[in-house]
Amino acid sequence: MTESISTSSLLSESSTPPLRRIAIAGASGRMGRMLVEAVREAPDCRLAGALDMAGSNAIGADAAAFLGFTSGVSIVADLRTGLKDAQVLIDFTRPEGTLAHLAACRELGVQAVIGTTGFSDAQKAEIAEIAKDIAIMVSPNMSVGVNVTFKLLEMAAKALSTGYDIEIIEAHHRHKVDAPSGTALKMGEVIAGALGRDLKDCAVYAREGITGERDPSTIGFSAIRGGDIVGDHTVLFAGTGERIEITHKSASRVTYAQGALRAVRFLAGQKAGLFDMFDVLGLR
Ligand SMILES: NC(=O)C1=CN([C@@H]2O[C@H](COP(=O)(O)OP(=O)(O)OC[C@H]3O[C@@H](n4cnc5c(N)ncnc54)[C@H](OP(=O)(O)O)[C@@H]3O)[C@@H](O)[C@H]2O)C=CC1
Ligand SMILES: O=C(O)C1=N[C@H](C(=O)O)C[C@H](O)C1
Repeated sequence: MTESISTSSLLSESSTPPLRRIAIAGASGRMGRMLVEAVREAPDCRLAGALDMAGSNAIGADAAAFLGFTSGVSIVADLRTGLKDAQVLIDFTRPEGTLAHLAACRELGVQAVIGTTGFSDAQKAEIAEIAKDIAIMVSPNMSVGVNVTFKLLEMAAKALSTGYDIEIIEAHHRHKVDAPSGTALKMGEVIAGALGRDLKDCAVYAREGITGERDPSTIGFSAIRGGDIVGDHTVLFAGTGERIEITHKSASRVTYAQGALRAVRFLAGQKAGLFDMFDVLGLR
């Protein structure tokens, strides 16, 4: 009898995923709000903190007020207050904000899932340094579809390595502040890597005036900004007599938020280190 009770209690404990206490930076932003909603709906996650910039109208408001709910978590500007109850921070803000948040995460032993784009090389090196002390997952795009697209591009670039001009075209909403998108740059890195090139040496980010003929070794980028486009990316392999286009289109930010929660669950087993969505999705 005793044995059977303890067995069933062990079973129910092991089948319940551990609760993850999550803080969200940029809580009133487009992704921040999407994440507040996703955390609210995930049975294994709990909102444990919400951050925004000092001076933001959102400071002091309940993080879920925009949904018509009360979460009991107020949006604060003070990093220590916002992180004190959290195991992991999800950050979709701006590079300078993310770096400040990561410094606090390192101090407090809080893990981080970073979706922010637009980091400089120096800022990326800083993140790698911090990841020696805490577990960090950083990815310019957390949708499963985009990460599978990276893999397709690797294969396509290898198979189309000569005779095809490569152009990356992305389109985003009018509020986006960085260009090309982090995803487009990552696509360029994946393709350049597959071709044995360094993107720094072969990227062409703008064309105007008398540009001369296209250099076949280059990878061109074009960025469109307008309206409420969530995020479209096309890689064009233009040959003679044919062209191949690999396109991903996001119709909702939900996929990014769900990807971020997958990353949160993945990090639960990690002590320190720098990871990306290939690690989270088992695509490496
Ligand atoms: N990896 C991925 O899958 C995705 C990445 N992104 C990236 O996420 C980032 C945010 O995108 P989005 O939500 O659309 O942007 P928003 O502008 O809607 O939200 C950004 C949030 O961060 C806050 N913020 C701005 N600057 C700072 C700072 N220096 N320190 C702290 N907080 C700051 C803003 O506050 P305030 O409003 O007061 O300025 C706002 O709450 C971008 O870099 C974007 O490219 C977006 C979607 C998917
Ligand atoms: O700013 C956005 O919106 C997006 N940013 C990311 C990027 O820069 O690649 C991801 C997605 O495209 C949406």
